[in-house]
Amino acid sequence: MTKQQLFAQIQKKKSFLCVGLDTDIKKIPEHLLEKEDPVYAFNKEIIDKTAPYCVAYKPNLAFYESQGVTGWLAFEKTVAYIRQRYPDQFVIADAKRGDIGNTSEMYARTFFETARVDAVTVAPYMGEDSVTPFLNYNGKWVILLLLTSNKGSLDFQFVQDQNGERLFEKVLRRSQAWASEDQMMYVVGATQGKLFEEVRKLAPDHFFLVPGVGAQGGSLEEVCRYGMNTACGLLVNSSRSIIYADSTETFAEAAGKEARKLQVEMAEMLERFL
Ligand SMILES: O=c1ccn([C@@H]2O[C@H](COP(=O)(O)O)[C@@H](O)[C@H]2O)c(=O)[nH]1
Repeated sequence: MTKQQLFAQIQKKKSFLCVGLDTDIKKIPEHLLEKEDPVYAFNKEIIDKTAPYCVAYKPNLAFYESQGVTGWLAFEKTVAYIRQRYPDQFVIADAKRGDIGNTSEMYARTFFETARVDAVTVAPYMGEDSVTPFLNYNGKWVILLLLTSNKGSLDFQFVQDQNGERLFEKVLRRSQAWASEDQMMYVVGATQGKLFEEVRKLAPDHFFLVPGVGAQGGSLEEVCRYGMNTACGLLVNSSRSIIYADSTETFAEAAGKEARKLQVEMAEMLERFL
């Protein structure tokens, strides 16, 4: 999917919501545990009820890989289900990969050829040759971890060099030479608030994947005020607050309602800030 196609979906749906499929077998409603693949059964219902209100899905690989082969199959089936039923949705594998070149090539093959997602999250710590193998796929995206939403983001991401340049600024400046804004996005946590203004100045045209709205308490208004650009430039993720809105048989309806609430807020933000 191109940047223009993604923006077209955002305009059509008046939404830049990404639903996070962080499906924990221990948290899914009991009645689904009788199914052959409970995680997949849960995801399908969540997807059917939230698809009208979002433009992207983000399965986080930790939740699938923790279940071994069964979990990986649930992940692949979930991606295939979205592809088949909702082909306009942007699918992100939140895998946070990156390694020496030949290993990154295998990661890229895993996510872009085997699982056929649109984008994969990549850690920049190992540098350019750990990222470029993911960029050899036309129409596929790298989403580089830049300013994360957690407390630990303070440990390294703000460390300054002798010229006062902070690590996240260095990552942003250097990585923009590796790919254009048609192939690279950045993770910027919603909890970073006003810093969006600075990051947006340094990357005016890139999309940001923004986790941290919902369970982590980030402000959607602040993200939009400081982070939106003329093509929206934001994919805001929420996982737990949507998929675990209710733990009974009506879980999917409740997820749909939460997604709809966020979509309504997003429509208002697009009116105000686009
Ligand atoms: O900086 C980051 C990078 C990734 N994440 C991931 O996003 C979701 C957030 O889930 P919530 O339940 O909405 O808090 C989850 O998969 C994280 O691993 C992040 O939160 N922050």
